[in-house]
Amino acid sequence: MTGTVYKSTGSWYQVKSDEGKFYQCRIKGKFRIKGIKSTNPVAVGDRVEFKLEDNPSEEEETGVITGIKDRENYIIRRSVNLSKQTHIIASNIDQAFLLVTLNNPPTFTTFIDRFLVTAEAYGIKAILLFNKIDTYKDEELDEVKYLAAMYRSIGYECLGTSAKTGKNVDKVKEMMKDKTSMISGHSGTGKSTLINTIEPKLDLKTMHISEQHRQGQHTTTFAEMFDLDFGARIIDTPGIKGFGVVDIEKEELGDYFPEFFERKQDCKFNNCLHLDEPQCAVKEALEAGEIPWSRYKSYLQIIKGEEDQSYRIDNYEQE
Ligand SMILES: Nc1nc2c(ncn2[C@@H]2O[C@H](COP(=O)(O)OP(=O)(O)OP(=O)(O)O)[C@@H](O)[C@H]2O)c(=O)[nH]1
Ligand SMILES: [Zn+2]
Repeated sequence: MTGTVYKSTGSWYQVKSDEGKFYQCRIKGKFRIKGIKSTNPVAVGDRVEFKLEDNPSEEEETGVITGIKDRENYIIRRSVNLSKQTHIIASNIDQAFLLVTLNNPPTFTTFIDRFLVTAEAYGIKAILLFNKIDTYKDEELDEVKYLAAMYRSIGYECLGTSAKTGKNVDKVKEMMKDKTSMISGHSGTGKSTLINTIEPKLDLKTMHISEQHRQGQHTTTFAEMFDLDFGARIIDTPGIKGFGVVDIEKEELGDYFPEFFERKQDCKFNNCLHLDEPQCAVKEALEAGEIPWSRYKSYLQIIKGEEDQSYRIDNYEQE
């Protein structure tokens, strides 16, 4: 049978067959995939082949995963104790929404750009949701419009939303239909509120708390996939605000800024890093106002290996 992995808790995998039935499945023996040094051979989102076990005595039908199909993409986390190994958080993700708020909490463009770069590197479509639009005054609305226009000009879809009043939530649902989505953003930007507005019965926050309560404090939280009523799937990655880590070589970083990439062929040197090289098409476009300075600033920050301070911003004022 063929199915999709919805949850993994280490030794058991919850697999939903293409016919729509859930089975608890295991992996037998040494199940390793060539080329990937991962602590978990099977991840949430994986398309797998499995066969049912003969265990008439047991009430629940269980299965054994016999194969895994090629992944369209996957996001990883470095394993804590085994330095060379990685942990695959989830796979086959169609799109990732980033919730952006201007000041409660602040989401800086450097954070947005890092998110977009990572999405490009992983091969995942990224969409920006400017949330809490109901709280903005004219000036802030202008800033949202400016940012949205800028990111749209690069090719990213942007939408102003209010998880609270429901504004444009129907559009978000439309975008999510028949797809597997992730929802990211700083703490307090409204991820849980948005999900609750979309599907009230799926109360992720309470689910996480009860799970923690059951398992105790020091547990690894696992990614999990959920079906939504209107034919969409979301992958919830508790405790992971962004995308996990990805190592990007200096030489390839510019390729993940689409507006840099499209100009790269006009740089004098084909290995141009767009720093101090002469006749750099990216810097020329920057001077001409065709590339926003904020994007170049993010590029410099990443290429110099600087930590993004805005990653640490996890505080916001409660109303
Ligand atoms: N006015 C307004 N408030 C919102 C909106 N979305 C969320 N909030 C409020 O912002 C606060 C944080 O929202 P959450 O949904 O808990 O944010 P979160 O991103 O899930 O936060 P973490 O669980 O910490 O990652 C809550 O008080 C929400 O009621 C919105 O669109 N408009
Ligand atoms: Zn260049």
